[in-house]
Amino acid sequence: MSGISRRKLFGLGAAGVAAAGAGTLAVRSLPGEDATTHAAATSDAVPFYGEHQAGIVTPAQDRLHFVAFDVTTKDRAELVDLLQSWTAAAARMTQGQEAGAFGAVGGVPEAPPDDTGEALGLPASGLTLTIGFGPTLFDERFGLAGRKPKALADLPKFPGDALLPELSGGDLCVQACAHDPQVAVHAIRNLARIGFGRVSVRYSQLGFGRTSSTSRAQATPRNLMGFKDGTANLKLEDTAMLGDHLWVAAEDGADDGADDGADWLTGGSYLVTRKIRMHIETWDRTSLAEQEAIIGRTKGEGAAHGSAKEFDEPDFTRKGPDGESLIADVAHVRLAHPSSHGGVRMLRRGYNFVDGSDGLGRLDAGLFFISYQRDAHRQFVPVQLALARQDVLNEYIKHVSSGLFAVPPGVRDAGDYWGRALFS
Ligand SMILES: C=CC1=C(C)c2cc3[nH]c(cc4nc(cc5[nH]c(cc1n2)c(C)c5CCC(=O)O)C(CCC(=O)O)=C4C)c(C)c3C=C
Ligand SMILES: [Fe+2]
Repeated sequence: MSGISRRKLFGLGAAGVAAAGAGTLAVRSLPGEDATTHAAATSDAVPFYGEHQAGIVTPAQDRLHFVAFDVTTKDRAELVDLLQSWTAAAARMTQGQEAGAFGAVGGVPEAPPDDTGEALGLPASGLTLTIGFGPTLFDERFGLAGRKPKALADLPKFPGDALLPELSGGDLCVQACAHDPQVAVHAIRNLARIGFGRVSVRYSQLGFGRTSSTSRAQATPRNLMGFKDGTANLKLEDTAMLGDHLWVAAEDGADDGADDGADWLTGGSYLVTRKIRMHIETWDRTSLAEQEAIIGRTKGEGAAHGSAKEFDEPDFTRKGPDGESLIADVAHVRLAHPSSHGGVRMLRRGYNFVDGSDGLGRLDAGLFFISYQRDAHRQFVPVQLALARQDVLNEYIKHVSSGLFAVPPGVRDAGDYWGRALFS
């Protein structure tokens, strides 16, 4: 820990810290349900069609398979055809069906099957498939440069970033979330199979143990540092705030710089991914008091220092008997809190990962951070800048991958496809 941050943190004082002390197989959508309606049982299907894509405010499922693709074709018509084929397969797979009409064993023996088969017999498992378009998709290849939203400008480089280019960026991404890892992997594998010759996988990431709750009906899960993560998240029940902070709004023609010709994104959002490696072994040798001071919340209850319960609003003005703030100036929750950034919020939807070990006796583990917001440059960037500059947590983490994607609105019906408004 650096001198300055340790001083600020330990200004908190130990006394201050202590004082703070069975569903069915393939369930089809019912009338009135859309992609913002949610599965009741973990085996059920989440509706695919709707105003917004599923997989954003959908209560976070247990498992993730995230993939970024490079588009290898230079032909716009081939790209559109791919998006149409992917949409049809996604509509089927999210409802617990095989990727294609013939399936793993129903086609002619001479041809490769139109489903790979490893999800045969498995229910829909809450599968959602959410697509995003990266900044590089809007280069000269597909005639999309004039339709690139201003807010899809590259993220800045943050202090301490150790990004690996081969694990960052991508023309397209698909986030697959499900309660069964085999179902999530099957979905991404089949999209990659369908895309053969038109896209290639740039990188992919498996995740387990969601690190955020996105609904008040969900208990707050824990990240690999052992802390409840997602307490102060935006939740699907916060309908008014979702309009303010999550969904891209229709252009209103006002001369306020907000309209940028990207009307195709109305009802969509922006997705940020950051693969954050944790130095878990160092964290595990850190005292409980120091861990709690770094986060600004207790490890057991998840309450902000000075508060009793997890969902009590943090009081950043409270001081301990030593006159120091109970929540340190450099505590993670103070630096990330909306009150430190003019009220901006984001919807976090990340997952734990363990990619084996690193050959040096350490776990290759951490957080695959995912956030959705209306404008990443106004929401994610200021928060991450503050964290990158001051967060004491930085001594235990390293950002190794980054992505920014425009997430189009939902697919309305079987005649629609992912990104139609962008290409028409
Ligand atoms: C730039 C955005 C954020 C990154 C990157 C980030 C990394 C990160 N966070 C934790 C653990 C916790 N974060 C918590 C709260 C929290 N974090 C962010 C943003 C980023 N975190 C926000 C906006 C908030 C909410 C702040 C608030 O409104 O109070 C918490 C506390 C519980 C909670 O509210 O979720 C924990 C714990 C880790 C370990 C991590 C990188 C590995
Ligand atoms: Fe955080």
